[in-house]
Amino acid sequence: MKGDKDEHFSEVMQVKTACEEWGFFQVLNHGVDLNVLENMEKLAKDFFMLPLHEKQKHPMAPGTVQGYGQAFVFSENQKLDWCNMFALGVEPSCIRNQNSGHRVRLTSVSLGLEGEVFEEMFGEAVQAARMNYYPPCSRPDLVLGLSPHSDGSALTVLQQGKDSTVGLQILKVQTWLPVQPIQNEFVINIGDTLEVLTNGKYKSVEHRAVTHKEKDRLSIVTFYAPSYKIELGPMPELVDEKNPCRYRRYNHGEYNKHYVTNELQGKRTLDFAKIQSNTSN
Ligand SMILES: O=C(O)CCC(=O)C(=O)O
Ligand SMILES: [Fe+2]
Repeated sequence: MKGDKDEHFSEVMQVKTACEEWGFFQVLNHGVDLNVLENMEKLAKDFFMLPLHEKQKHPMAPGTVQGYGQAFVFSENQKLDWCNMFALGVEPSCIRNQNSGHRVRLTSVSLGLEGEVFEEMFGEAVQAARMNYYPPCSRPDLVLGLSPHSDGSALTVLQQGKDSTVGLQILKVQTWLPVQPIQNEFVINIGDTLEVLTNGKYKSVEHRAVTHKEKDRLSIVTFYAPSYKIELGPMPELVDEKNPCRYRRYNHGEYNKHYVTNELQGKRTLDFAKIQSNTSN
């Protein structure tokens, strides 16, 4: 029993360090059935290999990121990313949801809060999945797979396709660092919602995807976020004289709308919530 407790404590501490210093971590031995992951990957790959007219039967609806197409494109002058996307809502009962639930509980414990605090606050949590397919690109030096951005979610779970090349990069001290894919394991990152709730103690990290000259790449991304109905802002426990309130309260549905109707531009979307007198981070 003591062993279990020690293990749990060490896991919580690792999550705390990763969240404070990186905003990203990889989860090994996550317990999700590998068949489920393989099936998802196969379904996604099969979909992207369909002829264009078949894929276009499920077009991305304007002003949303749901369906097939390229999200976050708003002008003809915009430089396009080298990426095909297909996004959809996921049933709350989905097995991966349970996994995100576990991670979000660990995250709240690592902040010294009750494990269920975020889940209770989130109401009927939104779980959305996006599949990104990056075909080989003859000029990876000129074209990005996915422009720099932070995620609007609370937590994001990323699964990378089998034999994936390095594609994901995260920004750390103004340097883009590659995230080495580990087969069958998840990459988790903090999204804007957790940055706001923790009053900036945990930060959403800017990341992007690069392309490869010869190899294609698939990523399956699950965004775990609060219900669009809830109002949120920094948790009072994490605001004090030393850490004055950095973000205003807002409705998460409005934040989501703001997020999906703007270009991906680093962490610019979070300006929506920042209290302007305090924009140092
Ligand atoms: O493909 C990747 O590795 C990154 C995907 C991503 O950041 C996203 O879909 O938000
Ligand atoms: Fe992302």
